[in-house]
Amino acid sequence: MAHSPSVSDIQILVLDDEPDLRTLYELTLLREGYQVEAAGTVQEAWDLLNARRFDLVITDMRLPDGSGIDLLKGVRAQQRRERCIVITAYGSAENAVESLKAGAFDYLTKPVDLKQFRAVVAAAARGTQAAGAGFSASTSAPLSDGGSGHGNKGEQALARMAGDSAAMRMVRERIVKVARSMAPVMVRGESGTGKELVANALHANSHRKDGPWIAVNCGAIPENLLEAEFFGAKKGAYTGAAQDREGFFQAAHGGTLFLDEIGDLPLAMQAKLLRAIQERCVRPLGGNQEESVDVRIVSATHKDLPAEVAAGRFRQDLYYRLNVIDIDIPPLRERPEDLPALCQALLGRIARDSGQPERHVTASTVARLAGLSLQGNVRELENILHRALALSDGETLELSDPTHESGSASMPLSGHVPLGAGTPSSDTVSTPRQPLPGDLQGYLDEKERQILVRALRETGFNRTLAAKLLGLTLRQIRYRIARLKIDAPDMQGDEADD
Ligand SMILES: Nc1ncnc2c1ncn2[C@@H]1O[C@H](COP(=O)(O)OP(=O)(O)OP(=O)(O)O)[C@@H](O)[C@H]1O
Repeated sequence: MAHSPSVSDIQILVLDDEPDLRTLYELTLLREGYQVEAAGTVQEAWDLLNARRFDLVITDMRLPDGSGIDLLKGVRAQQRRERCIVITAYGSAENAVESLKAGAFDYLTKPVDLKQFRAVVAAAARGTQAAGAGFSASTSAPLSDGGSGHGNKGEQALARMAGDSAAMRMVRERIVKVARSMAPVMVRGESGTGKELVANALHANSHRKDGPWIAVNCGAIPENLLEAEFFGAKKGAYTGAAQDREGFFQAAHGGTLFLDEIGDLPLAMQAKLLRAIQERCVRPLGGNQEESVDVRIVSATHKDLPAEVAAGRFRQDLYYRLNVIDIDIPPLRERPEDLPALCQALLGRIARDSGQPERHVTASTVARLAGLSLQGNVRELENILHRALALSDGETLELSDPTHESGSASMPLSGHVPLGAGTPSSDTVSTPRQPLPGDLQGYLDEKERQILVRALRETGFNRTLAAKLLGLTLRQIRYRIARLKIDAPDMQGDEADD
């Protein structure tokens, strides 16, 4: 599906000290139609680079007079336009990660698979062509400002992230620094800390900002649909596939694919995802042709992935692929100084969305909020404010002491107005004085939420047990938890899958 580039203008420099390998790479590239020069030492490579410009440099890691990383750093330091692909020894994941951090477009592991080699080179070449002449093909971090082409979208996305704590300032700086790299980013943080906002700001500050932004909650897709959802499906590939449909990868072509809750992907799907990322192509379910795709992957998780790797639940090779650059968002309780700005931003948003006048938070309200544990982080804060706004009138927003459970794990603070006045919380619907719900779906969602929260509480937030109690499978309950955006303290019972 990707347009095939006209390759004859692409100039590639190959650097390897082993003559056989050098020749193999050279021939492979010449056969594809590229223009190729080869060098056997770092010095020879610099002689060629100083004499002219290339589009791509493909370099071995270990060379007689230096390392591929040094060459890469030199190219970046001089702000040259060449994109670099580094070839690393088998098993040296650190080198691979280091090269991506230093600004490599991608890496290949020895023994080099020629199919993969061609795919990575094609992807790198595509990028240089799309960017056109004069494009500084910097896949590296340095970014002074957005430049004329990176103005508003990026800044707006950053501005959506309220909070001026040192931690949030660092998060914003890091986003700007790494946004323009091609390197995969993993955003880590507890549920509700704003991982999706961060991922979206990365997209909005990248060269891909005008391309698609596709956000996927990996934990919410039924396992039997994962492959079709990710890679697409041809008509008739499965019951109900009445026509060809594209997957997330195709939909994100030229843009960013955000894989939320990546730690929830089953192992079988992890293997397929790794292959798609490495080979930069996908095969739709029921199809017999591969489609090349150009996506930047940003993933997120609230899980401790190294521990998942150690426990054999997450593939180490995929972890290294995804976790080249990380951004950590601290939980809200560690940055209480963000509360005033967050409250104001969230209240403004809620008021705008619901067409209500904007309210102001008082210092005492902020102090009371700061006293809550806010396990569900910003999302929990948002829920509390939402509810308080719905239940109070007047210009300021006051929260009263929590007197009883609000019925949501995300809302420990219920306010003093009876719950039935805002959101049906019990069987109030059958009471004659209560109006029928004006929004049946919202009402049912609230009911479902209450039942799920109760089951989760009664099982110590063990999803497997809660699912059993309710006659659901683990996947079903996870789907419902994600759909209703229920936040809860670290949930367990997630190890088994069905
Ligand atoms: N710094 C912030 N400023 C304003 N709103 C925020 C901020 N952080 C989070 N939010 C809001 O809080 C809610 C939760 O954020 P988001 O969905 O990005 O969290 P998350 O970490 O991806 O959650 P999960 O792990 O549950 O998917 C969203 O409505 C988001 O807009």
